[in-house]
Amino acid sequence: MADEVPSPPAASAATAPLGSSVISLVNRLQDIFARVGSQSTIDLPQVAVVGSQSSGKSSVLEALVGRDFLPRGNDICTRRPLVLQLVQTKRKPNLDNNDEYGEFLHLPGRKFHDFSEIRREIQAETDREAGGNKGVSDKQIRLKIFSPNVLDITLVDLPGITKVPVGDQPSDIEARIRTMIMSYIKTPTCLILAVTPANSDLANSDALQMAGIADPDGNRTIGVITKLDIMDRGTDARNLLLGKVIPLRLGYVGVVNRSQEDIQMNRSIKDALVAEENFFRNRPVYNGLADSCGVPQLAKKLNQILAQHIKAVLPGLRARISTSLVAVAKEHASYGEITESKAGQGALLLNILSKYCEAFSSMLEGKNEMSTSELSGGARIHYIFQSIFVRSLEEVDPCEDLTDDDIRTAIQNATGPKSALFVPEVPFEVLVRRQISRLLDPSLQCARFIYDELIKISHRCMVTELQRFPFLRKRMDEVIGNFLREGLEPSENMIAHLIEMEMDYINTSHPNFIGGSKALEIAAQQTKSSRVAIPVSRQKDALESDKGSASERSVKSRAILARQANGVVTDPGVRAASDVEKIVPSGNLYIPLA
Ligand SMILES: Nc1nc2c(ncn2[C@@H]2O[C@H](COP(=O)(O)OP(=O)(O)OP(=O)(O)O)[C@@H](O)[C@H]2O)c(=O)[nH]1
Repeated sequence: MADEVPSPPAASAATAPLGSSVISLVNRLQDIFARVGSQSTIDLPQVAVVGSQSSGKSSVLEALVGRDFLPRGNDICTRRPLVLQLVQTKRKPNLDNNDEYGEFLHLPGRKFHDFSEIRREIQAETDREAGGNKGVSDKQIRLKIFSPNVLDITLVDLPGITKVPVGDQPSDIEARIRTMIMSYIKTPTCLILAVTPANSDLANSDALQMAGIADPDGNRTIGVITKLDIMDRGTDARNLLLGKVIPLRLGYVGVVNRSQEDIQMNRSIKDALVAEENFFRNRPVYNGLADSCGVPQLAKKLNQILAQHIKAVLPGLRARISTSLVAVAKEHASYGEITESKAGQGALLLNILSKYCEAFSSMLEGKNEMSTSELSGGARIHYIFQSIFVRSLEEVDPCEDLTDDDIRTAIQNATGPKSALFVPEVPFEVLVRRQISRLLDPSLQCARFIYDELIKISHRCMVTELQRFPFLRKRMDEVIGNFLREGLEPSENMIAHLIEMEMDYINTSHPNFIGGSKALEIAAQQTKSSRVAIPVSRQKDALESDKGSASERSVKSRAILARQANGVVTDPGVRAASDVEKIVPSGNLYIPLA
């Protein structure tokens, strides 16, 4: 190796022009997919750095970039995946710090020239998502580093595999981190940088174990051995680097990063690279392993393998992008014309709104209903009125909580010290009013069912153009929801008023009041034929078995009242029908039995 101070890795690595062009092509694709959010549909080539906690992953990444910018330490540091895109810029004659800067996807347009500020932003953004107490999240942070000293590579720094939960970490932290790592390295387009510290047993390496599962053929796994400088005295990593312990098709690279003490003493990466070079030069055991030693070699190897890898996956990638392009173009065409002018946009909006109104009315009127498996739209509203509402009214028992004793007591209270000869109106109205008020709840419930159904119709109301404008769709849902909600309140008031009106004036002159009760006819017939009145309880039973409309039931209630009242003023057991006819006033309170 040369004696002079080594440049940061990229500068010393010879990049093949073709390799560089395919990598920058993929970088451009990464940018586009990150912006349109379709990363999940097409997997682009990238390098994921995996390993157990504190194995030195972030240190390797920093050394590759040649700058201090990642949170590092003996504790858990990487708590969210960091997608790091290195972009090689043209070297200017008078190089100054302005040539190197970072940009976060979540802070577009803001250039970070101070790399310690980048570290602070990574920490802050990690805390924002994963909390400040060692929590871990799988939401990515995307960072681009522009520098003339880097190679075009996309690297993903992943949280280290940890066994024992600390801080806010859940009890299954190991399984979660493994799943997160696996989601990156399982894709065939991902190169795996499996980082293992030299001071631990390679056979126990979490990184190699996971890489073995994701890439059993070893076609895309590069082994990285860190911490060569702190191996046990008398041991070395020669056999590890030669692949004699665990063979790897793409081989191993050994590196010496800065120790925690170096970091605390602000030792620069440049100095660390010099120290690394000296380390390998001064240890004869690593002679002849120039290709497998040092960060610059790792950068070169990575770049070459990535370029080859991209060339291998490019044809398949091209086919996938073409297929997606056709599908997207088709979807785009289905949205109709793109209008730039304000007037054109207004017309388009009006068109969408009127189509929406038409679709809503069609659903209500049943023109759109194609489903044969379930009722929907207007048919469902009809069903709510005709079946659900009517049934709930029928379930209202007119005689519920109305015992013979209640009736007698009400009549006696109304007549005071006198015996009641005729059925007084006041207790009748009090009792009937109470029963009528029972109709309020099912009626209000019906209104709410109809409201829910209208909301459902508004959600199902599909206008193709609306798919293109998700914000408009959301806003329309809000406006329609508010509109329907505003309509529900007066409807409920109106229902309450109608019930109150029914309670306020008991219309005994209504034709339904005197007709329609089968039970009354039965009662009349029985009393006539036997000349013997029916005991109160039997009359009530007959009425209860006679299911009819609400008004019929109201008639029944009044009939029961009248007859029970009769039971009070005469002999409670049996009574002649002629007596009944005599005491019942016609046309006002009770039924002419004849
Ligand atoms: N002596 C020495 N120390 C190293 C080496 N590589 C890393 N370290 C130290 O090991 C500690 C952990 O390094 P990191 O780079 O933060 O490890 P990591 O794998 O990214 O850690 P997490 O992201 O928390 O999983 C730091 O204190 C580094 O200074 C090395 O080659 N030699």
